Amino acid sequence: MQDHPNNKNAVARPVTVLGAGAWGTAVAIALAQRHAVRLWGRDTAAMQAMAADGENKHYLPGFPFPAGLAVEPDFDAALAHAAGPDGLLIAACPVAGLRPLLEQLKTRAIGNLVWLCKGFEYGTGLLPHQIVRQVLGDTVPAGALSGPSFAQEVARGLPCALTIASDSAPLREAVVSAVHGGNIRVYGSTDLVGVEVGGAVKNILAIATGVADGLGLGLNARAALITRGLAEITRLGTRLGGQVETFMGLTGMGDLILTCTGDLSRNRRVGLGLSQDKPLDQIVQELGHVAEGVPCAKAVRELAGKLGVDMPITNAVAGVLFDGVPPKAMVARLLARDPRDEKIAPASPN
Ligand SMILES: NC(=O)C1=CN([C@@H]2O[C@H](COP(=O)(O)OP(=O)(O)OC[C@H]3O[C@@H](n4cnc5c(N)ncnc54)[C@H](O)[C@@H]3O)[C@@H](O)[C@H]2O)C=CC1
Ligand SMILES: O=C(CO)COP(=O)(O)O
Repeated sequence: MQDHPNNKNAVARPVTVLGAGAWGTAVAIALAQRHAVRLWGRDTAAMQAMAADGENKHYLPGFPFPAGLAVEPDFDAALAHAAGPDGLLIAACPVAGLRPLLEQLKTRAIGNLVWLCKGFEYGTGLLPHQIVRQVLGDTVPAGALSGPSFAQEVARGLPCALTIASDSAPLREAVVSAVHGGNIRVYGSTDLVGVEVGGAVKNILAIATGVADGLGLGLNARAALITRGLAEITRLGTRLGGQVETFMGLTGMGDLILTCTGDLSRNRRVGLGLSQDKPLDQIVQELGHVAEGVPCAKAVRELAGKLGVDMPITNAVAGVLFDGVPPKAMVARLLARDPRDEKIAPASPN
């Protein structure tokens, strides 16, 4: 174990990461500098290949595993590693995989549970913390770790700042003590709704910005989309009970700026592909990773429609993704909307 610079409360903990995509692997690599980490993924053959290669060649190539990181293809053994009260269990799957994963955890001992996924569940319109409560109840200390954080940069050890959102003060303290330090800063929040709405909706707005940039609409248009996108996040988020200040923070504005402007973003790359009139299936296949903004656009369009929350950019993105609206027509429709005051958060359309 190395020292824990910048974290006087650091405690070495057994950590298990469930989900071996780009983000789960990057988090496992980063935490393995200070903790004994087990990395599990649902594809046993892929996990065996990862163990042999000492690297996740499919989802995060070029980042050899450090000594503190062990691949664990066996689910029970992976859970047992972090089952004690000091243990940290990190669910690193996409939103679509969270409920099935939690179902597998229902009868198991869990010390502390953290999830990393960003989105609303399609079909139910639930946020991840609501899925966790539905499946596991309130008995497990649990929270969402979110914020502007491209996997490749975290795996390289570059600086980043994250937020742990949870109702449980001991959980927040456990995550800060485990993750804060060195080049990672971790802030605490009790606003689970605000943190999760920001992380979910920014992915849809990154698709919109990718479309605009791909069409060559310029930096003014990009800034306008990001700013009015933040208004959409805030409008939906406050309607669901989130706090305005959360949307101005790391998991709101911070992650929105990163994902809309950084070419490492998969969601932004979906938008760039759409701007070239590529079919969505082809874009997703070429990407080889999840782009949460795609299912999320459908989920948020439905949810906002039910709640009467005005989300024109989200609706425009969903129109391109699912209704065959050409990207140029999407932009024309947005520009053709009636003028209005620059309000951020009226909860209903006006
Ligand atoms: N990559 C990044 O930089 C960051 C990603 N996230 C979030 O973390 C979550 C996971 O993203 P990545 O690991 O980057 O995705 P990825 O596409 O690199 O990997 C996805 C992983 O989940 C598995 N998977 C795919 N569909 C699944 C399903 N329906 N059920 C269970 N497992 C499934 C795949 O086998 C793979 O191991 C997403 O919600 C993403 O928004 C959050 C912060 C940063
Ligand atoms: O959430 C992310 C960065 O914070 C990753 O965004 P993408 O899924 O668009 O790559």
